[in-house]
Amino acid sequence: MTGERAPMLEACGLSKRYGETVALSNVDLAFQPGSVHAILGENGCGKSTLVKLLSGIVAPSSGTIRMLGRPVTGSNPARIQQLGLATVFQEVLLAPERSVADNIVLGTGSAFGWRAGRSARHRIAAAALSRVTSLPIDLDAPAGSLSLAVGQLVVLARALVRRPKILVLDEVTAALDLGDRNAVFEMIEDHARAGGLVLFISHRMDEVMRLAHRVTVLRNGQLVDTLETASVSAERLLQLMAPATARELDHAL
Ligand SMILES: Nc1ncnc2c1ncn2[C@@H]1O[C@H](COP(=O)(O)OP(=O)(O)OP(=O)(O)O)[C@@H](O)[C@H]1O
Repeated sequence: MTGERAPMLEACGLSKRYGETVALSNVDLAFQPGSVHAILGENGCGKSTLVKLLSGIVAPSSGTIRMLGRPVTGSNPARIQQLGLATVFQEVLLAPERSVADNIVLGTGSAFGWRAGRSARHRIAAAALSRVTSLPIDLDAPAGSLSLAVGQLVVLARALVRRPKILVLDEVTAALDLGDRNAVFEMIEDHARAGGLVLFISHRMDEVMRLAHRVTVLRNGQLVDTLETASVSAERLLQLMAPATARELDHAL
């Protein structure tokens, strides 16, 4: 990652309430181009809420979001996607009757070949898949017949086919074996090297320490800190995520 540039994505005073529950409270964040930025926190700290807000899936109760220099607060997911942000969730959502190739190009419009012939669709799908796996995947197989891991790779390929500038990956490695996990890590590193932004949500500290340039810790819906990964230990991050648990662990050792 090079020095500070204009942020690719920015949240300012972002809050989300669900009735009495404050899922996210007054969060300020700036995500730099050419970087992998991890979001860490215990269950219920607000990670998914942040992802949903940035992706346009839910609207904030207050605060603003800017993407690539434009205000996008309240924009719907289709608009956010069109502007260059793709989100991949842990849940694998595919059209089960459609082929792998169709699922990858689905909804991309004529520019990427949805209206193109079968061989063009295959070429596009194969190129996207090759960025996340070296497994030979049958492009004609119905998506409903895929294992969870292969389904996750297909969903990742579907995000890449749109050539997003910003990739938001929410716990996408959970179902993957080591080989595919490494291929996905390479794709993430390539994306950042090419000047893109990857927002990486994972509860796996080893992945965060390996991949992320910066890490933001959330606790109880609040931003605790944003740190350079190179200058912070996993132990310190654990302490920031859950001070009580870290103290208990310390006593137990
Ligand atoms: N639709 C909703 N309605 C009511 N409360 C919600 C809703 N979505 C999230 N919450 C609450 O907001 C808080 C933050 O939830 P969120 O899912 O963002 O956390 P998280 O860090 O992603 O957790 P996990 O790792 O378990 O997915 C939690 O207390 C959760 O119960």
